[in-house]
Amino acid sequence: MLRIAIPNKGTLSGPAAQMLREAGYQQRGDDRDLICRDEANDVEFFYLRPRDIATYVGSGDLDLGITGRDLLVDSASPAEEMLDLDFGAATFRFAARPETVSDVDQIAGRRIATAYPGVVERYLAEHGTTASVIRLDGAVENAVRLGVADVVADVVSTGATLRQAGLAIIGEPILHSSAVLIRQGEAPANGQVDQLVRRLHGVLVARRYVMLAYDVRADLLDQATALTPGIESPTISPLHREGWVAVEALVLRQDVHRIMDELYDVGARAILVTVLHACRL
Ligand SMILES: Nc1ncnc2c1ncn2[C@@H]1O[C@H](COP(=O)(O)OP(=O)(O)OP(=O)(O)O)[C@@H](O)[C@H]1O
Ligand SMILES: O=P(O)(O)OC[C@H]1O[C@H](OP(=O)(O)OP(=O)(O)O)[C@H](O)[C@@H]1O
Ligand SMILES: [Mg+2]
Repeated sequence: MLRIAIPNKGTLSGPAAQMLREAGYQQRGDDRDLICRDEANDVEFFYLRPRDIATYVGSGDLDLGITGRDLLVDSASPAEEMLDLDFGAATFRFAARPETVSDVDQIAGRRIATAYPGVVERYLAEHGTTASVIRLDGAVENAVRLGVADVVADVVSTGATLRQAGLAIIGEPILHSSAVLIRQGEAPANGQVDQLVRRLHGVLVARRYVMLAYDVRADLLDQATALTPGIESPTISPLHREGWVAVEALVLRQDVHRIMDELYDVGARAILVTVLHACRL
């Protein structure tokens, strides 16, 4: 039975369970359950703190896990990223009072408060800088106000928490994070793992793409399909109406309205968009 770690609480918990449901896996019925056995798929899900997931997977005690890239880096566990799951996006950044520290060059020798000491130590080592890292559990933005630190290093999503604490971002993001599927570094090939990755990839494609269908005169087909090349190739079917064809192709959801406008200008008609529920490419 495949054993998979997923977040029991926090930002990543709901979207991770939702993605697995869309991929056809059973999820817990109650938010307090810590285990869910999906007999039909021969998978057991363990609900764990996202911060601990890389540890369980890196040690080989669990086969796979879903966690944040920043938490994976912070753990320094021998687990590796297999697939970016495209949710839980956040940047990891330095911030400080603008009148004290306003540039990354001024970080050397300062006190940096963070709940992610591994990420900060890695940054310092890569930049040949030394500073004193103060590990806190959370709400690190308060550390500057309370005199415990000069700089904070934390997850930034909207930036509202930093602004409220009178802190300004310093420099470029230390890390771009999002939810990722992880496995142990030297894990051998496994058909069940491959199947899960294919299913999750199918969910990502179904979320990113829509199916576009339209009718167009055969002599305009090349112009139209240049706008909708599809992933492999567009499907072309004859229409009963002489000289016309029907086209079907996947297009990126974010581009669909622009493509519909351009197809209309080329002469395509009956342009329809269909949402995908699942797919295997
Ligand atoms: N707005 C956000 N705040 C915190 N973490 C976020 C946010 N957006 C994405 N994440 C990601 O979620 C993961 C942290 O999840 P975790 O459950 O530890 O913290 P949390 O969502 O803040 O919950 P908690 O209430 O326990 O602090 C990290 O990978 C982080 O990058
Ligand atoms: O940029 P924002 O949209 O404001 O979000 C980022 C903030 O949210 C998280 O804090 P959380 O509420 O999880 O508290 P914590 O620090 O105790 O984890 C994170 O640690 C930042 O403080
Ligand atoms: Mg938090």
